[in-house]
Amino acid sequence: MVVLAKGELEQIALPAVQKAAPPLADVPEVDLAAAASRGAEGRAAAARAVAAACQEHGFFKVTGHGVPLDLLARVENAAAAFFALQQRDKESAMSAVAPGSPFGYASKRIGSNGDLGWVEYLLLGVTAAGASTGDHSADEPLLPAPADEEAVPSAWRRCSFRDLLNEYTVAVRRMTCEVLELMAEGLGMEETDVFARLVLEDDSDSMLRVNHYPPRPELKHLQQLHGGGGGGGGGRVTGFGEHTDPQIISVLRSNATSGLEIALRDGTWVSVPPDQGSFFVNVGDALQVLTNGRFRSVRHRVMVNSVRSRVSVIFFGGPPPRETLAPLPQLVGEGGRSRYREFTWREYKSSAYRTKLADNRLCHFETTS
Ligand SMILES: C=C1C[C@]23C[C@@]1(O)CC[C@H]2[C@@]12CC[C@H](O)[C@@](C)(C(=O)O1)[C@H]2[C@@H]3C(=O)O
Ligand SMILES: O=C(O)CCC(=O)C(=O)O
Ligand SMILES: [Fe+2]
Repeated sequence: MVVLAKGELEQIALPAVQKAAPPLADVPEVDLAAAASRGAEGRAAAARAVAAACQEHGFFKVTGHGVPLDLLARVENAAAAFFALQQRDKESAMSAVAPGSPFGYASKRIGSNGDLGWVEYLLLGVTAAGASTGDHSADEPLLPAPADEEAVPSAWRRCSFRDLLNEYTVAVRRMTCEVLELMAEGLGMEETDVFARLVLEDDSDSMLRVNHYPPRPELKHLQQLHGGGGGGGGGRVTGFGEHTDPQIISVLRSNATSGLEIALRDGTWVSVPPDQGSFFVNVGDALQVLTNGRFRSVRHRVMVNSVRSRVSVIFFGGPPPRETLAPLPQLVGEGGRSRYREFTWREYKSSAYRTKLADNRLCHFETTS
């Protein structure tokens, strides 16, 4: 591990983007509860809307999701309490709970290929039962007792973060599979569990990530200097640099702080107004492959807010490492061209984890016409 002297990391220039992105005017939205209550017609309409959003943006919002709002609030409070701990407590707690790269707690370094962002995070593997792994001894608390009890926020003392994340993962994975079924229906697939079953397999390679983007108050001053309100001026710091997610699907929930931006088909960036009661879905690289490019793996990034912290939790639904991925024959069509060669998820992951965040990870798997 590279150890930097105190303050040294702060001096490393973070990749900043200068122009503020305008908000995405019509975020595509699907209401799962409404779809379920309106019979076959309602469901078919929701499936069509989901497929259209995945084709156009690779991104949409889910409402009526059935995940209790109080669970979302409890996870958010516990995450905020965890990130408020002393640096050494966060590091030692997570090295005990989630040992080994890429899992555990980290700050500013994203992946192991030199990417930096104004973010600290937890990355946990997800087991077959839908629970976040790392709990080698089920009775052990997630975190060891912090050095200074008084410094620990009371919200943190009252709950077990690990249990909460497990409860959250189970609920979100269930909802993710409903969404994956709608995607398959929207594509006209006969087997509507063709995507969901991959995420439900015993050895599915799914993950949970909890990100915290502390505010950068000095940005406010810079933004005012360059035209005010953060509109078009300088003073933007990258929290999480632009990238696509490798997995099948990512399901994100954040607090009410802005920051998430997505790239549209023409490459322009738009910001996504936060909505703490809803989830946002990203199509990942693996789903772009399975759909032969019909669904778009969305490029996205997070910009840091000047006054408020952003806390986000993302469930990444991935297939088992042994799974062979290739465009589904029904989506290639007779005489059609398969845009990607066949590969295993293990092969893709090991190639992807050698790349930098912003790299195009799918180009190595494209077929030449
Ligand atoms: C720079 C990197 C971080 C990442 C692994 C990679 O080499 C390229 C993909 C990155 C990403 C993006 C989505 C998820 O946050 C993530 C956990 C994943 O599966 O792929 C991260 C990886 C990471 O943070 O380790
Ligand atoms: O934190 C966020 O809002 C998004 C982060 C992200 O894209 C990721 O962790 O892959
Ligand atoms: Fe992402």
